[in-house]
Amino acid sequence: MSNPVYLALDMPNLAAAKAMAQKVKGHIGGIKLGLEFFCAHGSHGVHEIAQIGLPIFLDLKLHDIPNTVASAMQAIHVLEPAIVTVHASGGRAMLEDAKAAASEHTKVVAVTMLTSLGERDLARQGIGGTPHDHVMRLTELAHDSGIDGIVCSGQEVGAAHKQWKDGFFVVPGLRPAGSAVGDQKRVVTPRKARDDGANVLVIGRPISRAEDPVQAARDIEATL
Ligand SMILES: O=c1ccn([C@@H]2O[C@H](COP(=O)(O)O)[C@@H](O)[C@H]2O)c(=O)[nH]1
Repeated sequence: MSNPVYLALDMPNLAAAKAMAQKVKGHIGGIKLGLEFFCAHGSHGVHEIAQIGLPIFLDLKLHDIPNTVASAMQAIHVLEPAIVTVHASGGRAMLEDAKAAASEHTKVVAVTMLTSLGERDLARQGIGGTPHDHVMRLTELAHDSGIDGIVCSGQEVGAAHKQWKDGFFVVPGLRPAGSAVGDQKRVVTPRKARDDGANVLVIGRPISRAEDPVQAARDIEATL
């Protein structure tokens, strides 16, 4: 089985990001580039990181009207990402059009509820129920729209997997036992997420901010 860990390269310096990816590349399965990286380095930065030879996950979390999201999807064909994110709350038409516009080699996955949010945050947004309820509602929407899968926390991935057997599940908010949680609220260990059905484990700071990132990546790999 290939390594499910995608390293989140959340750093503004391109040379530092490239050096980090080079260092740990033997212990990860892919690289996740998000807003911080894309706003700073754009397509050029993505091409630079792609030279390392690992699959690229573009975590752009697109969220706009269907026509705009579809146009953005077309614009990133040239970057050949393995995975791209959109927000499930953009609605069914947006999800359908995002999938239709994506390259056939790209998996389109919908962010259900950010792992940095908890039940009180939902209530403040006027959304009733638990994170579990909310993630399940958006999982159904994502499934019905014909996209490839969802992003959810490891606390919901088991239930989401039962609801959508052949879905593709991306799980961030992962913390090896004893590591700092930071701004994440719904966390589990990488092993638990994998056991519950995650296809991709997104891990950033527990590797990139570790004293020894290679050892941290190795330690996580050993738990899987
Ligand atoms: O719900 C979500 C969606 C995306 N992310 C992204 O994953 C990484 C997590 O980084 P850590 O340092 O391991 O916390 C980060 O790039 C987020 O943008 C998420 O955390 N939660």
